Amino acid sequence: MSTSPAQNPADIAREAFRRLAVKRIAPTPEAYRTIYNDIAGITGAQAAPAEGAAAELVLGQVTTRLSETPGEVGEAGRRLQRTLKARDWEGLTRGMTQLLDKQLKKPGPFELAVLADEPEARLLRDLLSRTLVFAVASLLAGSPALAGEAESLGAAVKTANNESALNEVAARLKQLCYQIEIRSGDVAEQQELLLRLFRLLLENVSELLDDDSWLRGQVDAVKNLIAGPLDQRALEEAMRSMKEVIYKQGQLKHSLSDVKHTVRNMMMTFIDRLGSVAESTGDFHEKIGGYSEQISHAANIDELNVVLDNVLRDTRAVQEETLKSRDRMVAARQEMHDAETRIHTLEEKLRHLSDLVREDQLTGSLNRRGLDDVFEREMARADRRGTPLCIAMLDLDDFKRLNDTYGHIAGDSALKHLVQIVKSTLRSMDVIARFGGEEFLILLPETTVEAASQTMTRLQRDLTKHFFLHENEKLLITFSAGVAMRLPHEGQETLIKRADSAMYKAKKSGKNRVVIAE
Ligand SMILES: Nc1nc2c(ncn2[C@@H]2O[C@H](COP(=O)(O)OP(=O)(O)OP(=O)(O)O)[C@@H](O)[C@H]2O)c(=O)[nH]1
Repeated sequence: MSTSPAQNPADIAREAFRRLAVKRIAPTPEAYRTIYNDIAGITGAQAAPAEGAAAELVLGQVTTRLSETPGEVGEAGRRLQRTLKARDWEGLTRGMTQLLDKQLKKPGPFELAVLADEPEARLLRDLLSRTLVFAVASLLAGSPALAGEAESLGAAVKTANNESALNEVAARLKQLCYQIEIRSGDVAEQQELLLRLFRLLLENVSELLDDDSWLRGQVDAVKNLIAGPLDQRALEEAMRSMKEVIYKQGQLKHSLSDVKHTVRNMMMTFIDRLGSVAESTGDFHEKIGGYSEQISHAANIDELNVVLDNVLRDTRAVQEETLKSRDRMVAARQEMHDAETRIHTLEEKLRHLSDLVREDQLTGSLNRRGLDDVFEREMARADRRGTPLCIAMLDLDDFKRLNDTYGHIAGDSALKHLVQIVKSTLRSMDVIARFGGEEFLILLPETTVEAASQTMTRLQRDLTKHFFLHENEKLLITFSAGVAMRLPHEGQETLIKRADSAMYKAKKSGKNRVVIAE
């Protein structure tokens, strides 16, 4: 400490007492005066003879101040006050030494704060209490016992302002943490088991499908989704795709049972008809055999006439039966034809259904319907979380020329190639949808417009690196893009319009570039 004479007398007095205590000197007025003068830089000549009394006065002020302090220090101050009154200098020395010893142990700032019930301590306790009552308890909603303990601990923390109460809270907190650790292990294990079960189910569904079934693609997509790191988005996506699979399977089962029914009916009818033809021709053969016998034994023309009449009648009957059978056969063929047409219509319907689902059959990107779903979901998420949402409108450059030069099939493959590169370059949360013929729309959630623009430029670079191969010829495909960030509460239509005009500007200004929408 500085001993400058300009120091405040109260500070000098406090320092004098500290030194008396540290050096364990009895705080007699003489000793106090010597040290006081020493600190204040007062030489012998300057020291006033009445300073003994002044020192006592200062001692009185200090002990009074101490006695007014709350807690332990206040109590010690009151004891010192009494000792001073009794002019028990030794007692005063002991008391002050003890007090200083205790204070000089220098407890940590938190301990000090807790003991003195400082605002910082209250704030910390309040924060811990809120964390336990609001955050931890609500995270433990699935375990009412643990949630209850978190709430009760939260309340206990608020009132724990001495060491033993804090120790008790600490022990309970440790126990709670341990229980939470065990529980989260259980939850993770349960999740893993459920996922395994889901994978098994998917394997099973795959086994039942033909190799060329369009359902196989859907099932594979779900498998891929749950193979990666799981997040809410991936699970939602998997659920949606599974729903489609279930819906389509239902349709397929229905049409298949219809077809089976028709074919069974036709087989039955056919066998019936065959049976009756065989029956009537069999009878006829037998009868003809009998008539030839009668003819060989006929005695006169009259007898022959009777036999001939019978032959004619029976032949007519067989002829009629044959004609009827022919009619029935024609009807059966018509039924067969109708069934075929029905199967055809059902197949058409199924194709239409797959058009209605969210995937574009050629490229495997989403179709317009799928895009609408994702748009709705991402806009709601962006509003809820206050995160930016960007879109990019892509249009392949000079695609007509590619089609005209290399053919439509090459054009189709180029579209598939683009989607493949987009899917491998962008994050799993980004979504690509086919917007029109060679136009695609990419949704970039939680992305600023600068980042979205950079992403599109990176995609353009990647597209030049991974060129498109057509019959071993490397073809360079490029695109122009317009990027737009959704304004607060902006609708899908206007957002797309802005991205589209930006893309148009990119085309106008030379193609193979990215323009940010106004
Ligand atoms: N192969 C194939 N071509 C398609 C498909 N959908 C649209 N197209 C063709 O894409 C071409 C688009 O031509 P334009 O609109 O003139 O555009 P562009 O030739 O790319 O010219 P810019 O956009 O100005 O660079 C047309 O020839 C369409 O027939 C598709 O599914 N497959």
